[in-house]
Amino acid sequence: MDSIIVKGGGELNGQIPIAGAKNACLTLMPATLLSEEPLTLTNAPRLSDIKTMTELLSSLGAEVSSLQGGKVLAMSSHDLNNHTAHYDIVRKMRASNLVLGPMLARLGHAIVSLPGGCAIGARPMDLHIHALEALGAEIELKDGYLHAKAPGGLKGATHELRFASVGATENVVMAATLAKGTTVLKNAAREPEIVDLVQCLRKMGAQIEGEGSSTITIQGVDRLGGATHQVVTDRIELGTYMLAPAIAGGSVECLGGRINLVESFCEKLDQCGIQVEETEAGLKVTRKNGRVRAVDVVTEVFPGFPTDLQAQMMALLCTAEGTSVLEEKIFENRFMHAPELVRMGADIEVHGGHATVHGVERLKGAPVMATDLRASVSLILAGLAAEGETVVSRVYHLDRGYEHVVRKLSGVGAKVERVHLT
Ligand SMILES: CC(=O)N[C@H]1[C@@H](OP(=O)(O)OP(=O)(O)OC[C@H]2O[C@@H](n3ccc(=O)[nH]c3=O)[C@H](O)[C@@H]2O)O[C@H](CO)[C@@H](O)[C@@H]1O
Ligand SMILES: C=C(OP(=O)(O)O)C(=O)O
Repeated sequence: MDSIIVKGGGELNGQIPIAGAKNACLTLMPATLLSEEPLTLTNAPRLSDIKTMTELLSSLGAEVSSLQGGKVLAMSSHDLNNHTAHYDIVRKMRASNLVLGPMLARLGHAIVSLPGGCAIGARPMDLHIHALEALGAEIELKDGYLHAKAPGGLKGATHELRFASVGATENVVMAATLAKGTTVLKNAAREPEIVDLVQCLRKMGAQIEGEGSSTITIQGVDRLGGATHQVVTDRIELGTYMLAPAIAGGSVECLGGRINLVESFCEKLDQCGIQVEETEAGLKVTRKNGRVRAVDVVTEVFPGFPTDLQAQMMALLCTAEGTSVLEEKIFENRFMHAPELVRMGADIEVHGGHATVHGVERLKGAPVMATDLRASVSLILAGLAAEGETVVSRVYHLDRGYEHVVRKLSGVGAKVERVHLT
């Protein structure tokens, strides 16, 4: 199993290119199931999750070709010959559930394994199910699989989500593009990845309005065509690399970054005393001498502070001057990085959905274990400024969401290497 070794200490300076968004690509790929014509995605990230989605779509009969070293995905779903998304693939990744809406809309039936819970929380599917039922689907849970059908086709309806779930919004928007009549989805999620999905669906011929607001209106059409679409910048990878100089010191320009993707996060960096500047090519982050200031952070749906940056922000706050409270409001079990950071000398108490971080002057390198994707990278970030060597094990989690992490961090002067330890 691979580990990442970080030798902390030096400042970081230079540029880091930011990839296309994992979470956008994982919803854009299943959109291919809605059409017989080809869908091509450019600026795709090179990640294991993208391979898993490729495997899943291929198992359903779609053709997915990875071109230009994986940066371009050329997909075609002319002949779908299977309507079952098997447990063996779905269990690897929550986002597999995003084939449900498109298959139901295109084929009138779908059998999709329940993705199940994962380390960060229970993550049920009730919001997806209720919303698709509102469009006329009949859904039953049998033997761990959701059996969904819409014998008379899906019909547009007005539905309000109990919570602005990203995945449920994506599933419903995709399903509604081919439903008869108008669907009005209220309390829809507003994340940039949803805006990106809608922009792609519109290129395919869908009639949708309101993306980026909490009411999305979809006028169903008979069929969708093909399109070429560029995946939006990964705001979570962006925020992660913006934290690297914030933690280690120095100045790093994140190429492709835009303020509107990370506004609430930048407000917190500003309160900590970290400077963020918009440049022609992206966002430049600079940390001057001295300790950062403590801040309180509450994770919220977009445009609030993203839960997917909470672990990385905690890594910064471990060495801040003063006490910070982080409140996690999206997932019920997303502080698993805290005990690992404590192994590095951090002073953190977790009580339910709150973590209180008393800033210490310096962290010390230690052997630590990655428990999930964002926890993994938070430990690498913490290691950048820690005294001595940090060895992060179980880094396969990292491969789900960060391409070339060692290359990107080494490129700005970090001492990071990946090793295979037996
Ligand atoms: C592939 C992808 O895009 N993943 C992102 C997506 O996950 P995902 O789409 O799974 O996140 P949701 O917005 O659906 O989940 C948010 C909360 O709603 C709950 N919930 C969700 C669905 C449901 O039917 N019932 C229910 O109770 C979840 O358990 C969680 O507590 O948005 C999350 C929140 O920004 C991010 O952390 C993930 O990185
Ligand atoms: C939680 C995440 O991903 P997923 O929804 O795919 O588990 C994430 O990207 O941080």
